[in-house]
Amino acid sequence: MIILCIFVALNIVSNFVTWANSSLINRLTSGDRLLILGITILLFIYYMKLDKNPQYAHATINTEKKEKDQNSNEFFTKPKVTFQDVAGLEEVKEELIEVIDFINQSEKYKKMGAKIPKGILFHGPPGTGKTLLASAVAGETKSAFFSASGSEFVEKYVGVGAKRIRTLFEKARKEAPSVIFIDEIDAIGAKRHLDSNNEKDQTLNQLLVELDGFNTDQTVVVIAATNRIDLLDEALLRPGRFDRHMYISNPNVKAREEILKVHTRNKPLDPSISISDLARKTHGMSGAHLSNVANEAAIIAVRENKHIITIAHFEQAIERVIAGLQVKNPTILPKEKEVVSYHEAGHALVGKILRTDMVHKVSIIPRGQALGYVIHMPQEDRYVLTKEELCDKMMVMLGGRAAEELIFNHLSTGAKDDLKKVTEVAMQMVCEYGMSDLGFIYNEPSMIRSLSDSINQEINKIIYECYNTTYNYLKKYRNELEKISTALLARETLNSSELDELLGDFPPTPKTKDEKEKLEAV
Ligand SMILES: Nc1ncnc2c1ncn2[C@@H]1O[C@H](COP(=O)(O)OP(=O)(O)OP(=O)(O)O)[C@@H](O)[C@H]1O
Ligand SMILES: [Zn+2]
Repeated sequence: MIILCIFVALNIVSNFVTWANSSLINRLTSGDRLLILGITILLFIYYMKLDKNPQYAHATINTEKKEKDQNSNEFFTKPKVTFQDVAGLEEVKEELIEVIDFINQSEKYKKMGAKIPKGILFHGPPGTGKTLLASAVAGETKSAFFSASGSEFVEKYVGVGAKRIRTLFEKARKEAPSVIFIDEIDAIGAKRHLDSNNEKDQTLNQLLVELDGFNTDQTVVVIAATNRIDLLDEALLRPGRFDRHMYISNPNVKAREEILKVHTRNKPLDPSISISDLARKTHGMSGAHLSNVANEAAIIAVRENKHIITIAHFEQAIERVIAGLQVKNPTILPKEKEVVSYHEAGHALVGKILRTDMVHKVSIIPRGQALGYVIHMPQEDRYVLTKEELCDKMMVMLGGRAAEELIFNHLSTGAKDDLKKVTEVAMQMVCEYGMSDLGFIYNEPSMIRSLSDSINQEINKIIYECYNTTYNYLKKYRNELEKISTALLARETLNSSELDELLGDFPPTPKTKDEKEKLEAV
């Protein structure tokens, strides 16, 4: 290696000298030439030293060691997080207190012949604190925390998934009390008939064997997490295995307030900031989003050289988390910008007409992959929606495409995301909520592999009906649509009060039943 380097370096130096001789020689004095040669030699020596530097060599050994350790599962942590760091989720924490007590005072339970609750399954949407809760269980009991992800057994360790499960449990028993956390359990625990894969089946079988083989003397608790409980194999959910299911939901307004408090407790906030106001403005966000918002707000404040975080920083952070990063110097043709302005105006106007969630902001500044966006701000958490409310939501989503068709009489690619969401809602209405002419049948979503013709027809029918009504609304209120689009082209962004100012008393509040019918007629 060294000989090769010397050879290459000498070659470079000699080439350089030849080149310098031929082109620059007339301009360089002999002193300059000596200097260049000296620098080249110094650089060469520096490079050779780096190659032999013990720190560099050490770094290579270290990475290898880490890989080895991971293969034999020697990694576990002793988390410092406790239930105080997990905001909201009171019912779940209450249930887990029993498990914690079992780990902390296992003797008491063993004397009574009580068996340790072996498997706990957290299920619910992403970013709601499942991993955080699992590590808090370990933190509260000072247990060793082994964390693995279902996908890594089948992706990273092909051929060794089953072996890895075995060693993971062995090590956890040795370090007991311990908590094993398996995230994305669906990657190994999906229903076996859904996608048959030998590697995955072997891993799952080994997991079942380990769960069954637990001995009550061992204080090892296994917690698994998934966003898709419906996909899991029944065998995993049977009593004695993952038999305690806990739903970890997206936070409601009260929980959002608690989570924001946790994530702002070490941050210098402007005293005028109301956390409960912020909680209302972050409807639909998960715990992970909220921690992101708090962090982004702090970063924005630092960027502006401020010593405290103000509400304006939070507003920017919320927008960034909802809509993605603002694209600097976008290259959009003026014609495209006009199309986007009508598209976004369509969403905003239909939202106003139907009095759905308040339009907080409408903008044609590109963010993330979107060329424009509308931020709606629901006033309250809703858990049950009627068929009419679902249709209203779909109409707001279809407002963009309908506006484009009305004004330009063409279809563009800009409505892809809207159509995806609309189709999802319509599909749920047909297959899950019994809101179509197909009747009250419930179709398991994972079982609908290819949609049957009748389901497809129903979905299409619902979307078309909504679309036609939306189109007619925009036709009726075309003046307002043009007003918003023109203002957007001039100002790029309109907030809710600017929108109100622009539209005046719109839509007028009907005073009589007749007036209401006239307003709603399309
Ligand atoms: N209830 C909560 N209280 C405080 N912080 C939370 C809460 N929920 C989520 N967070 C924050 O969000 C981050 C991500 O949450 P976590 O990884 O636990 O979610 P998850 O449900 O495991 O997500 P996924 O399903 O994507 O794996 C946490 O590290 C924490 O900062
Ligand atoms: Zn859209």
